[in-house]
Parts: sequence; C-alpha cells; structure tokens
Amino acid sequence: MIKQDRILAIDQGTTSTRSIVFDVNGRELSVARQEFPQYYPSQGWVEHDPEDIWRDALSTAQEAVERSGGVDRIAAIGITNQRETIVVWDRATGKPIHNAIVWQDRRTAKLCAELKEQGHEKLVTERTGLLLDPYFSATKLAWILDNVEGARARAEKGELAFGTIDSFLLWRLTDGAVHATDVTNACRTLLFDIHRQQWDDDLLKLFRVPAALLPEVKDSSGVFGESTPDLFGRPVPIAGIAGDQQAAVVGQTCFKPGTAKATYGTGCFVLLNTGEKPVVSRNRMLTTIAYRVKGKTAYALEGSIFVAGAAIKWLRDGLHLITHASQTDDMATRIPNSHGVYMVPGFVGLGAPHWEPDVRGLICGLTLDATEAHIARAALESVAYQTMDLVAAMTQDGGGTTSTLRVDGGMSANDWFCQFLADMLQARVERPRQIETTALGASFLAGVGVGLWNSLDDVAADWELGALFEPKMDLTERRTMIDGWHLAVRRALVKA
Ligand SMILES: Nc1ncnc2c1ncn2[C@@H]1O[C@H](COP(=O)(O)OP(=O)(O)O)[C@@H](O)[C@H]1O
Ligand SMILES: O=P(O)(O)OC[C@H](O)CO
Repeated sequence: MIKQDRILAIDQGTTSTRSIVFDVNGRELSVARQEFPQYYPSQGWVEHDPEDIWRDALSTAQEAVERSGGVDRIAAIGITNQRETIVVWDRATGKPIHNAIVWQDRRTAKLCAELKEQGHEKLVTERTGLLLDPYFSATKLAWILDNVEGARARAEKGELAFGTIDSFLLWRLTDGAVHATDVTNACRTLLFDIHRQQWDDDLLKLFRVPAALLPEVKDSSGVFGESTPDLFGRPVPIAGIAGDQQAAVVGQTCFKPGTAKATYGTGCFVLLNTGEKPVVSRNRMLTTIAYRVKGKTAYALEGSIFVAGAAIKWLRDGLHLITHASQTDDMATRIPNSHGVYMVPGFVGLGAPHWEPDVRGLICGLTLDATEAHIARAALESVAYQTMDLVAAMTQDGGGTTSTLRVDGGMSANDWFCQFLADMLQARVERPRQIETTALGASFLAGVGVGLWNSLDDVAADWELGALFEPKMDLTERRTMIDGWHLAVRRALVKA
C-alpha cells in the first residue's frame, strides 16, 4: 500500500492563489500559482469574482498535485486564505449572489462611523477583540443583504449561505456537503465571541445578520470533510483551515507566548502569540485567535498594516517605475539614504494603530533631485516604520518584548528591506528558508488533522532559518529617520 505522507496546501491570497505540496518535513515538492483580477467598481471599493477564486484554487491544486507525482501520496488538504473577505451564495446552486467584497474595501466606512457614534464599539471590542472598521466582515455582509435585491428575505428563509473564502472553497470542494469555517476566520467577522467561541446573538442583531446564513465553526485542525472524487481522482480529507496570518503563525512555529511573526504580502500583519489568555490592547491592536487545535486555543495580539507589498505593486502597475517588485532591492541599495523623502501608504486608509479609513496616501519631502529610487526606497521604508510602530505598541500592551521577529510573505524576499527592518526594530529579523510560510502552516494544521503529526509541537523541528538580519545602523541616524516618519504620518492624518 502507498504511504500517504504528503499534504496539499491551498493558499488563497489577495492578489494570487497558490497551491503547494509539502512532504512530512515541511519541504516544498511542487507549486502552482495564478494571479487574478482585482475589481475597483467605485472609489474605495475592492471586489473579487468568487468564480475566479474557485477556478484558480482548483486548477493550481490539480497542477501542484500532478507535479508532485499524483494524488496517491496526498494525505490531506489544508486551506488558508485572505481573511475578512466575504462571499454570499445560493445554497441550492452554489452560485454567489454578488462579487466577494474584499477586506480592503471601505464602502461601509460611514456605517462603521455611525455605529461608533451610537456607542457600540465597546461591546464589539469586548466580545470580538476587534474595532468598528470597514476592514472586518460584518458590515460588508450587511451591505450585500441591503443592496442585492431580495437577499435579506432569502437569507432569513435560509436559502443563502455566508462565508469567508475558506468556507466558500470548502463548500465547492465538497460540492455543498459542508458549510463550515475555523475559529481563526470566524473571529475576523465581528460576529464571533472570541471568549465563548461562538456566534454572538447581540452582534448578529447589531449588524442585522440572520443566523441562518452562518457556517459551523470548528478547530483549525481536524477533518472538515472530503473533496468530491472527481476533483483529484479520489476523495481527499480537508483537515486544516486557518486565515492566512494565523496560518503563518503556525508555519513560523510561533507557538510560545512572546514569539512573533510579520507576513509581508499585499498587507502586513504582525501577530504576537500571547498564549492561552487573550490580552486586551490599550493601543488599538486587535485581540485575535491564533489557532485552536484539539480544543486548545492560543490567542494573539495583531497589528494590521493594510498596504505593504501593495505599495510596491503600485510602483509597478500605477506609476510604472519598475517592471518587477524585486527591482526595488537594487534601487534602495544604490542610494545612500532616502534624502528626506517619505511615503505614508494610506491608499486604503490607515490600519493599526490609527484606524482611519478616510486617510489617503502621501509622499512628502520631495526636492528636484529626488528620483524614482527615492520613491521606491520610501515605499519599502514605510512598511518597516509601520512594523516598528506596531511592535512598540504590542510591547507596551504587555505582550512581551520581541528581540526577534520572524518574517515571511512575498516582500520578505527583499534583503534591503529585511536589513532596514532589523535596524528600525533594533531586533533580529529571521527569514525562514520557506517564505511561503502561510501555506506551510496550513499544511501543518492539516497534517495534525489527519494524524501525520500528533501535535503542533512535533512540527517545530521543521522550521529552517534561511537568512538572519541584525541591526547595524547608527542610532542617531535611526532616530532622525524615525522622527521624520512620525512627522509624515501626522501630516497624512490631518483631516482635509
Ligand atoms: N522582492 C520584492 N520586494 C518588494 N516587494 C515584493 C518583492 N516580491 C514581491 N513583493 C510584493 O509582495 C506582494 C506579493 O506577496 P504575496 O505573499 O504573494 O501576497 P498576497 O498573499 O497578498 O497575494 C506583492 O504585493 C509584491 O509587490
Ligand atoms: O493577502 P494577504 O497575504 O496580504 O493577507 C490578507 C489578510 O488576511 C487580510 O486580513
């Protein structure tokens, strides 16, 4: 009999979908990747077509399985996904009734401001660990129910299903047999009590969400269902699900309280493991569930930066300054300093610790000798400065002092950026050999789910250091640069 000792991880990100097959040592055997279209139907709106997402998830998964040598040795599937993005679909046909509304979408900023003015934020934060910001799912869901003809009535009758992207993929992989999600995705909706770990009736009422829409919420690890036999040639258990940032915590093996990771994809999300007890932030960080395995929950403090790699993508697609993101490494290296040029990348408002959805982006400090290299460097620097601000806030919140930050995601491939980050943090920056840590984390969760490993502790040995960056910048120079950054942020926050 053929040993089933490989795992397929499907990583559905904001700009691309990739599938990777890993062996039991966390080594990548094959990968398939597909970028997909972003839709901006109105100012501040961001949508995805769920059919694009399903098509790419399936085709990349099939391709990765094929390239790894076929389905015979695949023991399980793990799913990880862009979080907060929502889909509402028809239970009878499986067809979405609207495009997915993406986490970056700000269309519900006014509703959030109204709910805040009415004094609802305290309850929301106490129950969910989150804030009233359009980033999270609940107001996006309310928008669909209010704006798609007949949706609210159909939702109340139980004809529609709601889900984050994991839930939609799980539904499609099982041909509608399973409507479920995991705690890490549920806890980003604004509808889920992170302490009692269940959907919350008061919040459902506040956001006017019928309970009949909701998926069942499960551990991040364990069998959710099986893929239909036609997809891969035989049924494969789907045995791990986690939001991408939480999956990265697992992939970076940040299992001990006080350990932290930052994932640099479209956005950047810093998560600090705080152990079994949720830590409440005084600095507008989020309290979130890092993972729940075999009924045991680990919580995290999270700092959310909405624009990280997206700023580099904008240099490529918006300004046409570069043709490939990796060019920014050389551009930043080639100039001795940023020459006082700063970018505050508030393209979709600012996340933690400001939570200002109406702020817009800013480039300042320009002189006639500023070049495209200064702008590229300012974009990279802005992401490091924001990370530094979040780490400082978390330390103040009592989450522990982080002498080491583990980094991953597309932008972490940039050496110049990682060095600058170490300088700003005055901490060690560790980049693993496998920077697709999100997918790796999903594979660990699925592997534990089918018993390839007994517990997460058993996978810790599979983490391998790829590169280490240690602080080396002169401290006076650092201080001057940081002061300039904080001045630029204050400028961006000035209300027009
Ligand atoms: N060498 C690089 N330097 C800077 N940014 C990079 C580099 N390589 C990729 N990126 C950025 O990283 C992002 C892609 O990372 P990825 O983890 O695939 O994102 P996502 O999961 O959000 O789709 C893109 O926004 C891209 O601009
Ligand atoms: O697509 P990413 O990797 O930037 O992640 C998106 C986050 O999950 C949004 O909360």
